[in-house]
Amino acid sequence: MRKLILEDGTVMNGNGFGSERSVFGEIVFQTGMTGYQEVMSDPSYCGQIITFTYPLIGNYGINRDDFETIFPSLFGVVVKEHCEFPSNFRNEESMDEFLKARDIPGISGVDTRQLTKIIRENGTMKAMIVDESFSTEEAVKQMKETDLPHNQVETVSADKPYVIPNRGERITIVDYGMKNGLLRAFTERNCHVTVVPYDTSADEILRQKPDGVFLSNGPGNPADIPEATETVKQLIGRVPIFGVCMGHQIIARACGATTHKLHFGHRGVNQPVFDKKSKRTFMTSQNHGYSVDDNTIMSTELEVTQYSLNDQTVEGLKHSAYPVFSVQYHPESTPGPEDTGHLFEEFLALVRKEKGEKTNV
Ligand SMILES: NC(=O)CC[C@H](N)C(=O)O
Repeated sequence: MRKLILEDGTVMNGNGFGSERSVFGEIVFQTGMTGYQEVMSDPSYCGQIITFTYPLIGNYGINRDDFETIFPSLFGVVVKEHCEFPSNFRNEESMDEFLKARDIPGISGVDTRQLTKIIRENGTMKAMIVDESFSTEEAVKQMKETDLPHNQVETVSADKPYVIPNRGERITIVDYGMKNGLLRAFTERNCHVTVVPYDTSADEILRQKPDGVFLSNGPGNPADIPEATETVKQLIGRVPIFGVCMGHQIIARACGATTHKLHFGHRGVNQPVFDKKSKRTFMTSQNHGYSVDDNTIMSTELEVTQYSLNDQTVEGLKHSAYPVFSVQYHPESTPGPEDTGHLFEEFLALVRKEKGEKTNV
């Protein structure tokens, strides 16, 4: 038997699976009914313990194709029930085997519905998965005294630049903790992709003569990587830029807006987003705990293009003078609906237009 202890003193008992390690992280909830493999391997969850709200997780197993990164960086998993005997033609191993191999602890048999209600009311908070014998008072004391990690981007960003050659547009991706799905979105459109670490300078990025720069997703607080904001500040107006999730937050900060932490974040695959121009609603895949402050956009050169229909927070931004735009969600849709994949086409059209204008001069 193991137990999940929250910072507010809540204790929930369950059975351990995956690694037998104790763990300390930030507890969040994810509402997707499917896509657990992509979620568990998304580097944006680095430092977090994920509660899956769907009651049965793992029924189609873990396959070799759907990883968003090879080495997952989430800290723990909480489920009502995990499937021990998955069934699917692509199944390679069970969730238990996968989590054991990657040394990530899980706890099952938890009333995830009640737990989600607690997180919704009290907000995301620190939590521990420990053995039953571990003192609750001691765990709460330790959690109160210990800060959550602040170096997640550094942990998951590429160490060195690398190139995936092709004949199409030259796109440089700044890697804050990129998901493979994003890489796929560019390679399947024949782009020549250069991936650079999060702290690469603007001069170095421009030396590669990119046709466009893409700013990836990534874990943690955008305020923890001021160097990335500085770089983007210098890139705006010199090259077309598209940012998603962390990239979106960094563009906002680079233009003078601020970001704040949401009470419990958006994590799921059916998050409705309203597009102001087309007056259409898109279903989107999301995973974020921070958000751009709407009231700080007015004093920048940005405009809000899209917002969340759940809580009216900013979901899309566009620069009024330069080819720069961003969304808070995941248009590569792994996992999730494919409503917004066209944004990659829009970015590449913008890139081609800029290139055309430049070569015509
Ligand atoms: N998926 C992301 O890139 C998330 C961005 C940021 N880490 C947040 O939680 O808001």
